[in-house]
Amino acid sequence: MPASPVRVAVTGAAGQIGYSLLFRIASGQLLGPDQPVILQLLEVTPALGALRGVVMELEDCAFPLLAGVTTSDDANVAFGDAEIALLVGARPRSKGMERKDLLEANGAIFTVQGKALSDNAAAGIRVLVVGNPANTNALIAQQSAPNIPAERFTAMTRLDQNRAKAQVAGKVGVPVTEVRDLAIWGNHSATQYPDLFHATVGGRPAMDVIGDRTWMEKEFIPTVQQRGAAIIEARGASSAASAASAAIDHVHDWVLGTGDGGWVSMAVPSDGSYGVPEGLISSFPVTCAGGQWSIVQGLEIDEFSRGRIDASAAELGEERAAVRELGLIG
Ligand SMILES: NC(=O)c1ccc[n+]([C@@H]2O[C@H](COP(=O)([O-])OP(=O)(O)OC[C@H]3O[C@@H](n4cnc5c(N)ncnc54)[C@H](O)[C@@H]3O)[C@@H](O)[C@H]2O)c1
Ligand SMILES: O=C(O)C[C@H](O)C(=O)O
Repeated sequence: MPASPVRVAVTGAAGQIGYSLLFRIASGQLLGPDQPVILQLLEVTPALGALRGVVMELEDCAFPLLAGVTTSDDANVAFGDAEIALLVGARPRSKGMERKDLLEANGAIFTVQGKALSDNAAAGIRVLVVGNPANTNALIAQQSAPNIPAERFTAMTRLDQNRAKAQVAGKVGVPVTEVRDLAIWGNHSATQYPDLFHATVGGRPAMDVIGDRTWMEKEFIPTVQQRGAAIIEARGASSAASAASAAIDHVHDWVLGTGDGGWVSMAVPSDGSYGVPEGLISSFPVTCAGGQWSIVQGLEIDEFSRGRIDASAAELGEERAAVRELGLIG
């Protein structure tokens, strides 16, 4: 018997990321080739016309797994019985803006959507926040959703992980599949720390294979930290297809498990692991099984890594204080 469809809510569905994401969800890349889905799309009222066009295109793909599509400008409707919510809708930063500038502009969206999820989503709801500043927006939504377990709110750093893997694979000339256990720590921002000390390339310690600490410090880390800005500079718009691809990876692995694929990076509520203050939604290396994530424990953190993890956690603490000041969380 075919599985019953899973309701997947997507906000900002008529935006750039939405335009890549929806087609990949509907084709089975999010939840696997045997799982039908119903897309529940949320947009602001003025974008509903454009969203109608996207829905027409979804219909025109005749995806066998797409069991239905709904659209709404009301979060209470769009999140009804949803089991997965991808919170993409938010204003992207433009040239010269830092993510912090978006806190006030986008934060308010996530109080409303957190409450709407809490009131309307299915009991098993899992939430990925993509809209920036993603970590702190996830915190705002979580704090506005008293009926949803805190650990169901996550933010996306998988794009950073994928970028970091590609940089390493390019540097040493191996396929990306050879690069494993590459963790992103902290905030999805310029303070994030892509950690090569625990990564492997072809089963060997990545730093031994790379053999170039200066490259790691002076090129690799800044390139990954600044990749979003570099894409905005080059494209005149923020990353979209790669962001959608990372969102697919994040939810796929969370729901279906990481198996023997090694660690992945997810921003999840800290339990105090590795000295990251409890409650901050910070990126860690995690593994997933049975629909649950767990932070990889017992890693040795040297002084270099310690300083970078602490700096990114400090930035997340400042963002939390700022949204508290704005009255967006208690
Ligand atoms: N975490 C990451 O790695 C990552 C990567 C890339 C982009 N982003 C972020 O994702 C967000 C979306 O990017 P984009 O390029 O798709 O932007 P976009 O401007 O093309 O699309 C955003 C869409 O969200 C809609 N929207 C705005 N407020 C909304 C609300 N309250 N409810 C529902 N929809 C709403 C807009 O109408 C628009 O269609 C931005 O915040 C961007 O910075 C995050
Ligand atoms: O950097 C941005 O503002 C967009 C996005 O978060 C990215 O990393 O590409």
